[in-house]
Amino acid sequence: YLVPVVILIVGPATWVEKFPEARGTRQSPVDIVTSRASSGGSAPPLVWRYSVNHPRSVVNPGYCWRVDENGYDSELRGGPLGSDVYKLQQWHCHWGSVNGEGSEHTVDGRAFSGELHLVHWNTSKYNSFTEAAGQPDGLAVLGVLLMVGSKHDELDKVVRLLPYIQHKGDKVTFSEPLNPANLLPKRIAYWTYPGSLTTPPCTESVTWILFKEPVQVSAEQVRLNLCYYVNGKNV
Ligand SMILES: NS(=O)(=O)c1cc(F)cc(F)c1
Ligand SMILES: [Zn+2]
Repeated sequence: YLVPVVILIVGPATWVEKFPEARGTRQSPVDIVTSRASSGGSAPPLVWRYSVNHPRSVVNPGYCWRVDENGYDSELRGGPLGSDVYKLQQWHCHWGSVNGEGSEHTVDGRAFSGELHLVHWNTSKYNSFTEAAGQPDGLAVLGVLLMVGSKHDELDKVVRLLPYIQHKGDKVTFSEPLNPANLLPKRIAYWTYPGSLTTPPCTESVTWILFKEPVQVSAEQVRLNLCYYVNGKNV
């Protein structure tokens, strides 16, 4: 008596069918093998400036949450970005279904509880985020590894709004001053590599800049994200 086995493959294994880019040569995320990282040499310093007092929207895109900058001014330049200036478009997070396994990048095989992505696009060369997202030098994403520790006050300005965007497509706008620079670690040492969007369409248009130092968030902040994420209310 053969039990019919249905193997439902949803996720990276099927992305290749719909998104040919996922078969590419510079796919993200990756495991950072620290012993194989070369030193930065004479790269110029990475410089950023964000506006603080403007209305932002927290959106439930169907996975985790996303904060849209609504076109307000900002700048990211230097480091591996050559002479181009990039602008913050949105920032979002990735949390796992189990604490401690939520990050996308791993470091020497180790995963972290979550990972914050600040997504910037190249305003020196392109006229819109959408256009830049299709170009090999179009996007620059700052990656921040999250670990459980003390409460993160700046991030809490978003976490406390999650109960109001429980379903996919929900959006809430807030004007409380918030400085995205406060989401970054104190030490700004980073790894960088040419990669891709980590979710479909997996376009190979991202210069990844992953900070070495994790940022601490409280267990309650992880739980709020997990319950928000795991209850499936947002998918
Ligand atoms: N997770 S990620 O930062 O690579 C990313 C950014 C983006 F703007 C769109 C995506 F689909 C994925
Ligand atoms: Zn991301």
